[in-house]
Amino acid sequence: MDNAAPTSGSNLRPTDAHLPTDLHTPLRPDAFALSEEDKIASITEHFREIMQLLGLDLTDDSLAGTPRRVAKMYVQEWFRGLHPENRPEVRLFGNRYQYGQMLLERDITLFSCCEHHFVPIIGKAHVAYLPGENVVGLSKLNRVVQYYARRPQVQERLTRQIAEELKQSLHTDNVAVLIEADHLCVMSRGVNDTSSSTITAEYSGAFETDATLRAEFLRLLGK
Ligand SMILES: Nc1nc2c(ncn2[C@@H]2O[C@H](COP(=O)(O)OP(=O)(O)OP(=O)(O)O)[C@@H](O)[C@H]2O)c(=O)[nH]1
Ligand SMILES: [Zn+2]
Repeated sequence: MDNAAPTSGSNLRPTDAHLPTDLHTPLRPDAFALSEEDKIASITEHFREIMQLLGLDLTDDSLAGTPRRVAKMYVQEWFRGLHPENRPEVRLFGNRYQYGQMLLERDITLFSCCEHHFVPIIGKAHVAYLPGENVVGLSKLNRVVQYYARRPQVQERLTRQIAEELKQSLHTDNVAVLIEADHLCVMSRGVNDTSSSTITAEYSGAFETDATLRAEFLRLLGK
């Protein structure tokens, strides 16, 4: 990797260049020097080695394909949100119906990965905004959540990345994001607590300054 010649994707705008620096997911400058297929091939070899070090017999026909399965899962599914090409395009429509109240998209399925232990974070994201001149296609809110979730993450940064992306794409500061999630690193190892969960929230614009609006957001969520 260190000596890899930049090939496909080397002229891409870096991931998160549009976000404030403190919200960047830490990436190497050569993050996209390898093509997707070369990355999968290399991760396959490394994962094969991990399995062999664990003592597993990779000639077993159930295990033989696992290294490549894991490599494809990492690059194409779990961590697809690292690649700037997968950033969703958020198209706006004119607010012809003059809808002026909060729009809340609740219970967005959230599947992420703890960057400390590489095990799942599973939960729900709730996002709201106050429409002005424009409204957004609902599914784009889910897509923004998914893009930032599909990376190694900590929940605090994920929450703020989603809020910042929505502020920029919707051209408004009036945005709220609340995430409730279970961390498998807390549930299945270490402290082994299967009942605790983690809630994070980011309020900006009117959601930060107007306590009534924020209370309405939380009331709609049953909080
Ligand atoms: N703030 C924050 N911490 C997280 C998140 N996901 C996991 N962690 C924590 O990251 C910390 C890593 O701490 P370490 O002490 O280095 O790791 P560890 O020895 O495995 O810690 P234990 O989990 O307590 O066994 C743990 O306390 C995790 O619970 C997250 O999204 N946000
Ligand atoms: Zn963890």
